[in-house]
Amino acid sequence: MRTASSEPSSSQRPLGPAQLAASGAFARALAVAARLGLADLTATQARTSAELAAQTGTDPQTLALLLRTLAMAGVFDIDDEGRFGLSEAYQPLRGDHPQSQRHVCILVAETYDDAFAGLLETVRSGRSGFRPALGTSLYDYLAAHPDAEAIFDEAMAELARPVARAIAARPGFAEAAMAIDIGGGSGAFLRGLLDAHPHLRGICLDRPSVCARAAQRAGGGDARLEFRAADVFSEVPAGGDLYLVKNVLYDWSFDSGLKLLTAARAAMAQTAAAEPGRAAPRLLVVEPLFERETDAPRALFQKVICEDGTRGLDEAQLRRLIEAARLRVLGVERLETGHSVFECAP
Ligand SMILES: C[S@@+](CC[C@H](N)C(=O)[O-])C[C@H]1O[C@@H](n2cnc3c(N)ncnc32)[C@H](O)[C@@H]1O
Repeated sequence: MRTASSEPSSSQRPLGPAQLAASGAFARALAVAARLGLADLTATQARTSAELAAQTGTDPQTLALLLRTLAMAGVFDIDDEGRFGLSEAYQPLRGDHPQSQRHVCILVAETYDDAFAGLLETVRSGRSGFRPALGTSLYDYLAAHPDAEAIFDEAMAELARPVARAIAARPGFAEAAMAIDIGGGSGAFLRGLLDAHPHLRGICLDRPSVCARAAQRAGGGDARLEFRAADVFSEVPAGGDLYLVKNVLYDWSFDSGLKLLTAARAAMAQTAAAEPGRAAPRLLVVEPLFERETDAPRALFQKVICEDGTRGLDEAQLRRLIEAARLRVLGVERLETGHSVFECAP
């Protein structure tokens, strides 16, 4: 028999079936709030729904419902005058927050949620749900939808900045002149390393549309950071002292990961052979590992969104992948961001 002390508090009580079924609507509401910039408008000053409707050019009645819905989820506090202020817990929804997750929220609640229409297919077949839901693979979909791709790149940048700070604090940068980030997105990770190490130059390799947008945003104003379009499964250039692979391998099957690491290894070997006196290049593989039962939602997520055969890697699997590409693991370190860093050499 349950005693009073073992009674779950309301915050521990599981959602009822209909509440859980409605959680997708809350997610979409959050994404709309993020798109409208409601967090930034209410961060320092609480505002009425009418004021916010005027500022965002939205329907006042409907916006009031959206704000109340999100207040129920804890996004906004409502004061005695009925004004909405951004709650403490949701400060990262602001675009200007140092750990902003504004674009992460839009990406997850829009494109990834659209892909979750393929979840039943994934559960039945074990294959990716992205293609059944959206007709193509994630990156081909993004290439065909510039708005979604811009959100994706910004989301990756938001997630990359804290990791860049943690990696930049590691030793080993003084000896490196050129860092090459393989699948580096819009360059936020590399940018963080370059800011911390002013002698360092970088090349960010990614798909053509991503590089074109990132270069355009930089406006040609950064001589130290080059965006270079490349298919990273076969084209990794020589000339780097430090090669980087961050949040990439966990998106792909073993075979695709092997191709990418083999291309990286070839580039490193070519660099070493071209200049025998030069310090051997190093590769840093920086990935979030999947090791606990509570990683199940993330692993399910990977299976739905990413390539067939993706399931999230634990330390032993990632080590096996790296060693299959004939790279040696020199050490493994856990960052406070939850990522693991595998330092590797050919
Ligand atoms: C999950 S994101 C990670 C981005 C970045 N490394 C970070 O951590 O912020 C994976 C990246 O791989 C890039 N990518 C996917 N397929 C690629 C390919 N064939 N060649 C080059 N880049 C690719 C995507 O465009 C995307 O930027």
